[in-house]
Amino acid sequence: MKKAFLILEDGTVFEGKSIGVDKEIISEIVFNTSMTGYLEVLTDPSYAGQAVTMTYPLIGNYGICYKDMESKKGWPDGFIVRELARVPSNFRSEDTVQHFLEKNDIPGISGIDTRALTKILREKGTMNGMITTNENYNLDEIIPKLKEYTVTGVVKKVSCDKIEKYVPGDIGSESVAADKDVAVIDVGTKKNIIRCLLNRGCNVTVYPCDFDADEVIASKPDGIMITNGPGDPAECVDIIAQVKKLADSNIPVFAICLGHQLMALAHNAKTYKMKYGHRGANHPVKNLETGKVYISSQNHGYVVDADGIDASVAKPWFVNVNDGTIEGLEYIGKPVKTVQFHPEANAGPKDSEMLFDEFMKMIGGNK
Ligand SMILES: NC(=O)CC[C@H](N)C(=O)O
Repeated sequence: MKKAFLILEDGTVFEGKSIGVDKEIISEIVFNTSMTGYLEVLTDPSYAGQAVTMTYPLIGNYGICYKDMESKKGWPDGFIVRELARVPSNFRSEDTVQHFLEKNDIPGISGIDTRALTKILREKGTMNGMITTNENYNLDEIIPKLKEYTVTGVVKKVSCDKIEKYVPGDIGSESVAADKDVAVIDVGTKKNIIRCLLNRGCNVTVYPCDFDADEVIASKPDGIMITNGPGDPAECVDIIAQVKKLADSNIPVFAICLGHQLMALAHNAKTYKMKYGHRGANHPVKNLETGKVYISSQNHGYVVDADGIDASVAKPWFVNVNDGTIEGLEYIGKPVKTVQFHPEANAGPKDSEMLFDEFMKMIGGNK
C-alpha cells in the first residue's frame, strides 16, 4: 500500500498508509469515539466538510451493510483509522470499507496512532489538516493554507434538491396506518429521523433547505421537524429567518442538532464553536425536569451559548453531564422543543428515542 501523510495545522505529521481513493484533501479534522457504527458515521451528512478520525482501533471488521446507510452517500472529506480490517466477517456484509471509500471518492489514511492524534485535538482543539500521498510535501507551503481554510456552504451540498414524500413502510419503516402529516426541513437529515416519524404513523414531506416557510405552513402539517446538518449554524442566515416563521406558526416543532441551533439563533441566542466538539455514542445528557440521565449519540462542533438565552424565550431542557453545555431547549409559550443530541441514534443508543413519542403527543394536541 502507498504511503500517506496526515499533516495538521500545528505542523504535526503522521505517516501511515493510503486508504480509499488517492486524492489530496484539506479539511477540518475531528474525532468520533463510537466503537461501532462507522458506516452510519460515513453517511451522516453532518460530517460534510470534515475528515473523521475513528478512535476505536479496528474499523471495517463487520463490513458494509448498505441498509444501514444514513443517507444516499458518504460525506466526509477524509477517513482516518488505526487499522482497517481487510476481510470483514458478518453475514449481513455486502462490501468492504475500502471499496465504499473508493466508490464515494473519499481518501483516507490508516496505520496511524489515532489515540495520539485525538489527544492533540483534545489539547489544542479541532484543527485543519491535509491528507496527501505526496512524499515531497512542503510544510512551509501547506501550513498557511491549512490555517486559512474554512468550511462553508455545506448545508446546500447535502440537502435534497426537491420535495420528497414518504409513507409508512418506506425506507425500512413499519407499515403502520398513517394518521398524521409531518413536514421535515432537510438541512442534512439522517434517514433514521424520517424512519422514526414513519414508524409512528406519520406521512412525511421532506423540504429542501431553501424552503419557503409560508408554503410549509400553508400545507397545514400536524408537526414540523428540523433535522441535523453540517457546518456553522450562524452561516445559515436565510434558513434562520424561515425557521423563525415556523416557530411563530403555532404548529408543533421538534428540532435536532443543527435544527436546535438554528431555532436558538432564530430567537436571538448565539452559538459558538466548541474546543473539540462532541462526537460519539456515549454522551450523558440530563433531563432537567425529571433529573433522569440518558446516554446519547452526538455529533456536533457548535453549541448554543447558555448565557445568551433570554429566560422569557426558552428554558434549558437537557444539559450535558460532562461539560454542562446546553443539550435541549423548551420554548416558552410556543409548541417548540429542540435537542442538541440525536434521539434517532444510528449509530448509538436508542435511550432517548421516546422524544419522538413526546413529539407525537405534541402533534396530537394540535389536532
Ligand atoms: N449533527 C449536527 O446537526 C451538527 C450541527 C452543526 N453542524 C455542528 O457541528 O454543531
